[in-house]
Amino acid sequence: MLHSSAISLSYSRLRTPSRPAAPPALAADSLAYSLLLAARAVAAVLGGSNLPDALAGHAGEPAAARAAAQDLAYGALRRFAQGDALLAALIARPLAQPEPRALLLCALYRLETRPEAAHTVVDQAVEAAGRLANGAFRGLVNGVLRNYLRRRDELLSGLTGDEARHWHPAWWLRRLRTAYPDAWPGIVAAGNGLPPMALRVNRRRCSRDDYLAQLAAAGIAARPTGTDGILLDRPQPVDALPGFFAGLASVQDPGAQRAAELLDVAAGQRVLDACAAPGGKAAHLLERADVALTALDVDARRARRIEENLGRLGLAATVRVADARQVRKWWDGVPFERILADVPCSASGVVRRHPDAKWLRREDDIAGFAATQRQILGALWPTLAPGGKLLYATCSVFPEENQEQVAGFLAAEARAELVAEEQLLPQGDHDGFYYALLQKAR
Ligand SMILES: C[S@@+](CC[C@H](N)C(=O)[O-])C[C@H]1O[C@@H](n2cnc3c(N)ncnc32)[C@H](O)[C@@H]1O
Repeated sequence: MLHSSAISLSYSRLRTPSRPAAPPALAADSLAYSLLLAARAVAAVLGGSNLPDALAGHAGEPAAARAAAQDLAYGALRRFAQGDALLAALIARPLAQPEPRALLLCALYRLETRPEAAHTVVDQAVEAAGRLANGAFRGLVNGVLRNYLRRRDELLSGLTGDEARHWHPAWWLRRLRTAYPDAWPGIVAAGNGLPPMALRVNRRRCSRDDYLAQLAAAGIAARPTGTDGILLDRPQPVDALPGFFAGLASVQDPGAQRAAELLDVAAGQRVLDACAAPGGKAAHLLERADVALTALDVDARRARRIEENLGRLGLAATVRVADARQVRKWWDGVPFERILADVPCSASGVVRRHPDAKWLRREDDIAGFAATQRQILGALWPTLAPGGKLLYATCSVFPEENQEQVAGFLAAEARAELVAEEQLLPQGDHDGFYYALLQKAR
């Protein structure tokens, strides 16, 4: 049993006996510095923040340190339950202090992905620990990581709990097994993997073939996917992408690109994107046809990103900050011919891009999301023109937010017909999305 083999590390025993009162500053290009940044971000997530917000605090840091910290924080959170189980086995008393705990989680992740540099990783983690709590955890960090290296195989093979083995919460795994008795291992494996980087070419500015040629000229290997998409062999910083700031392409998962493909917008239509921020799908709709688009989002800060993204791409929409459910506050009474309802959801289809979501959600959040989704769908339906189409979309794989939601709506709404339905499960090339295209009888 993993826990019975715990080595009792008393942290007072391991505390470094004498430390300089004011340790010299860490070099910004050191692993210790990135570990420290990552630990602070992971600790913030363990305290309830989402990871992008936690990492946004690093805006003033050098780009290389930010990138390294991001990789460490994402990696540590992807396998959080495994790291936590290892710490439970390695430390007799649970470590209550969030930053040292997060530092250990980040260091364990780095040890797994850079085993050849194990001793450097341990030394750098100890250096980083010197900047936390007046260095009180240096000895503990040193002892835990060295013990881990000594006992790695035994510890890893002793991980028997579902969460530690599959890197997902137990309730989440239960739901996946129930909904997908055969496919759940693939969903879990995809969720634990690294996401590919995919682009959407702005067809108003450049053809996909032209853009593929520009990528090839820049030495970036890529292949086409879907109607407007490109998959890169290896992720790139956006400033390495030809013409990115001139609006030639956007970063968007191929699964997300299905939305504009399914909604089949045509020039002249009045179109609503009711949950639009940061504007990825709205931009795709506008790239495909000259529509009059209203883009709503309830979150003012996120709504500003719609304007930024459309501006970069040379596109325009009427952007409004409003709750889609409060129709009287934002609707002028003229029906829409197309509506995209890309509703807030559990994000259970995109955990490889948002590994923090797995640990921030609670099981009863799913019923909460389902209730909000039901309200948004019900509120939007009267704004759809007869003969018009509404695309209900989530980035979830839980049926309660998808098929069950739409089945309930169809049962209650006699004028709604389901004309297309897709459940994309996350896999190599794309994330997990659900789409239901509903048409209103004339
Ligand atoms: C899945 S995201 C949308 C992603 C976006 N369609 C895209 O492709 O870039 C869901 C969005 O719904 C917004 N939202 C949540 N509740 C809302 C509501 N009641 N009314 C309008 N927007 C809402 C959130 O702020 C969030 O930006």
